[in-house]
Amino acid sequence: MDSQSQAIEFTKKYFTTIASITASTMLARTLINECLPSELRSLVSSSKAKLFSRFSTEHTIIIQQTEGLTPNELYDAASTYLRTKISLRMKRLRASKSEDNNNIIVSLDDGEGLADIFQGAEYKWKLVSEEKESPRGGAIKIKWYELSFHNKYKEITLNAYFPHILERSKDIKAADKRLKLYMNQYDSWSCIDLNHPATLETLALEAELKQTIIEDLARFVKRKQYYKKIGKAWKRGYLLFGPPGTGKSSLVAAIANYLRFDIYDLDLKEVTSNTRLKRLLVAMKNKSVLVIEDIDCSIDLQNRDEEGEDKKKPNKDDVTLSGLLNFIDGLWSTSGEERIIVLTTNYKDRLDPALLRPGRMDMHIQMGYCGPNSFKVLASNYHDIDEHPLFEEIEELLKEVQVTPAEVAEELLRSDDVDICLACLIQLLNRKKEEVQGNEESAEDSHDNKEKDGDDKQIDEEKQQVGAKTGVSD
Ligand SMILES: Nc1ncnc2c1ncn2[C@@H]1O[C@H](COP(=O)(O)OP(=O)(O)OP(=O)(O)O)[C@@H](O)[C@H]1O
Repeated sequence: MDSQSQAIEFTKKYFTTIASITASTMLARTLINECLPSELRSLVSSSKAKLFSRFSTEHTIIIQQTEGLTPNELYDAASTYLRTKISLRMKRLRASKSEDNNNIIVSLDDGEGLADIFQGAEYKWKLVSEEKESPRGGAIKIKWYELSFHNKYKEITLNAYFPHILERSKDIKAADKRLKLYMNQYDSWSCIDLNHPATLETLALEAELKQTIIEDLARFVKRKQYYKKIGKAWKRGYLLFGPPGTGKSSLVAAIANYLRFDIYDLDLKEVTSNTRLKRLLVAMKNKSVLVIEDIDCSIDLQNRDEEGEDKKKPNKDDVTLSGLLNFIDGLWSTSGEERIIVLTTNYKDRLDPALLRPGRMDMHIQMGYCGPNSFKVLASNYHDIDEHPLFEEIEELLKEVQVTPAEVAEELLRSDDVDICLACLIQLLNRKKEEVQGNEESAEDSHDNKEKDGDDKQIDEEKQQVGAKTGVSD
C-alpha cells in the first residue's frame, strides 16, 4: 500500500472514530499528530478532515487552506480541480455572511455551493473564509472548503474521490505549465519557451506504433511506486532511428507536449569534459526529456577529435560513450525522477553496441517512410480531409516508392488548394518511381554487361585453349 492510500485508509478509520465521538478540532489535531506515522502526517493533516453530523445522513469535511504555515495539499488540489468545474459559473460567485458565526461565505453556486458528481456520489462544495485577529496584530483571513455528502458515500470519498481530485489537479497543472526548451552553452543550460506544435495525434506514424508509444508513456508516468518497489530509477530510454525527415525530432516534441515535460537538448559537441557533462545533467529538473540527437555522429565518443583530423590522445576527463551511459544509468538517475532519455540516429547500424545492449534503451522505435496510413494523417492535418478522388492513386504509389513524411508534408503545404497539392504529390511520387525504375534498369544493364563481359572472357579463354591445342589464335 503506498503512502497516499495508507493515509486515506487511516483517514477513513479516523472519520469513523471521530464521528462516533464528537466533531472536535482539537481532538482531530491531537489524533493526527499522535497516531500517525510521521511520513503520513503531512497528507492527512493536509486533508485536515473533521467530520461532523449536521443532519443524520450528511457529513461535512473541512479542508483548510494551511496547516500552520504549510500549504495544504488537498486544499490546493481542490482549488485547482474546482476551477475546471466553476469556470462557466464564475459570474455567479457571491459573498455573504452566515447567520450563525459571522463567517464570510463565498458561495460557488448562488449560496448553494458548487455541486459535483463522482461515481454516482453527489457533493456540495463551499468555499468559506473568516477574518481572524492575528496574534501579531491586524487581521488574517482563514479559508477552507466545506465538502458535504451523504453518509453512504464516505468510502467512495476517501478511497476514490480524494485520490481523483489529487490526480486531476496534477493533470490540470501540467496542462497549464509553460514548456521550456533548454540548450547547453558552455557549462550551463539556457532556455526558451517550447512552442513546438507536434502532438502524438498529428504525428504521421503507423497506428499500431503510435498506440504502443502512447501506452508506454502513459504507463511510465503512472509507475512511481512501481519503480520504487523494483529499486529502479524512474526513467525511460527511447532510441529513435530512421532516415532524415521521418519525424524523429517531431516525436520528441510530441512526447514533451503529451507529458508536459521540458526538453533538454544536449549538444555533446559543446561539452568539453566528463565533469562538465555531469554538471549539466545534474542541473536538469525532474519531469524532463533529455535528447541527444544524431548520437552516431554528434561526437566520436570513444576517442574524439575536435578538428576531425588525426585522433587526439584521449584525455582522462574526455566525454566517452561509456562515461555518458554509466552516469545516466547510475548516479544521475538517482538524483531526479520522471526522466525520459531520447537518443536519435539516422543510422542504427553505426551505433556502438553498448547503446543497443538490452536494458540500455528501453524501446527502439523505427521511424519509417510514409505509408498510406501516415499519408492520411498528414492529409487530415494539413487540409482537413479524410478522403479525396486522388487518394487511391497516391496510396498505390506510396506502396511502391520511398518518400519521407517531411517530403509529403512539403507538397501538402504548397497551396491552400488541396487538388493542386495532391497533384504535386503525385508528380513527386511518379518522379521517384521513375528514378527507382531507372536505377533498376541500369542495375540490370550493368549486371547484363558483367555477365556479357564474363561470357566474352570465357569465350576468349576457350578460344585460347582451342588455339593452344590447334595452334590457332586471334
Ligand atoms: N512522422 C511525421 N509526422 C508528421 N510530420 C512529419 C513527420 N516526419 C516529418 N514530418 C514533417 O517534416 C519536418 C521534419 O521532420 P523531423 O525534423 O521531425 O524529422 P527527423 O527525422 O528528425 O529529421 P532529421 O533526422 O533530419 O533530424 C517536421 O517539421 C514535420 O513537419
